[in-house]
Amino acid sequence: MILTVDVGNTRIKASVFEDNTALENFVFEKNELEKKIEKILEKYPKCSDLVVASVGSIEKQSFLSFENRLKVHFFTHEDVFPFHNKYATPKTLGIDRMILAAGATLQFPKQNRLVIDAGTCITYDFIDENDNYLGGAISPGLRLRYESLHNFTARLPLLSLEAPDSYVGNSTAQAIHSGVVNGFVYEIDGFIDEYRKEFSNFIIILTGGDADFLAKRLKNTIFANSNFLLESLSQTYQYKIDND
Ligand SMILES: Nc1ncnc2c1ncn2[C@@H]1O[C@H](COP(=O)(O)OP(=O)(O)O)[C@@H](O)[C@H]1O
Ligand SMILES: CC(C)(COP(=O)(O)O)[C@@H](O)C(=O)NCCC(=O)O
Ligand SMILES: [K+]
Repeated sequence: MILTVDVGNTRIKASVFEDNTALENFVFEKNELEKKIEKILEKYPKCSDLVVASVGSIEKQSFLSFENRLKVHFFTHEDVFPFHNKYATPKTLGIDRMILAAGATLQFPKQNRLVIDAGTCITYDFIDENDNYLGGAISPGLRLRYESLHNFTARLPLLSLEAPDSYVGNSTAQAIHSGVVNGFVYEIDGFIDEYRKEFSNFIIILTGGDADFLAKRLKNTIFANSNFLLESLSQTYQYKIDND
C-alpha cells in the first residue's frame, strides 16, 4: 500500500493506492501537510511507501520526519521515466508534467497522447507514439485568470468561477465570466484543433482541479479524470521499482 502526494501551486492532493487502485482521495492546504499525512497514515497503517511529486513551495525536508516509519520517495529529474525527454531544457520541466507524461506513456502505450492539466496553470504535454516527450504549453489557469484581472487593474472585481450566460457579457461581471471561461474553453479547443492538423490520431487526457467543469464545455469530447496525476504517480513509482 502506498500514499501518493501531489504538491501543486494551489493545493495538495493525496491518495492511498493498493495495487494501483485508489482507495481514498484527500485534498488539503500546505499548512496542514504534516497533520493530514499523520491522519492518513493512522487510518491506513499498511502504507509502506510515501511517494511525492512537488512543484509547489514544499521541499523534500518536509517529509523527512516520516522516514522512520515508511520509505519516502521524492520524485526528481534523476529518476527513471518511461519516455525520451526531447524538451530543450529537460531539467526545468515541471516534475508534475514528467509524472503526467509517464502516466500517459504507461497507461496508453504506443500512441500519440496529449495531456491537459487544468490546475493553477493549464499545462499541455505531448508524447508521440514512439514515446518521445515533445513539449507543450503553459498558460494561466481559471482561478489565476480571475485573480490577475483583479490584481492588475484598478476597477475589476475579484469574482469566483461562474458559467457565463453568453459570449456577449452585458455587465462587468458577465464580461469577466465570458472572457475567463469562454477564453479558457476556446484556448483548449484551439490547441486541440492545432494538434489535429499535425497528428491525425491521438488520445487526450484531461485532468486538474478544473477538469470536470471544463469537460462538458469543450467542443471536443474528452473524458476528464481528475485523479490522473495521482494514478500516474503510483504507476511511475512502480515503473521505477521495476527498472532501477
Ligand atoms: N476548493 C478549491 N480550492 C482552490 N481551487 C479549486 C477548488 N476547487 C476547484 N478549484 C479549481 O482548481 C484549480 C486548481 O487546480 P489544482 O489541480 O488543485 O491545482 P494545482 O495542482 O496547481 O495545485 C483552480 O483554478 C480552481 O478553479
Ligand atoms: C507549469 C507549472 C507551474 C504547473 O504547475 P501547476 O499548475 O500544476 O501547479 C509547473 O509544471 C512548473 O513549475 N513547471 C516548470 C516549467 C516547465 O515545465 O517548463
Ligand atoms: K497544471
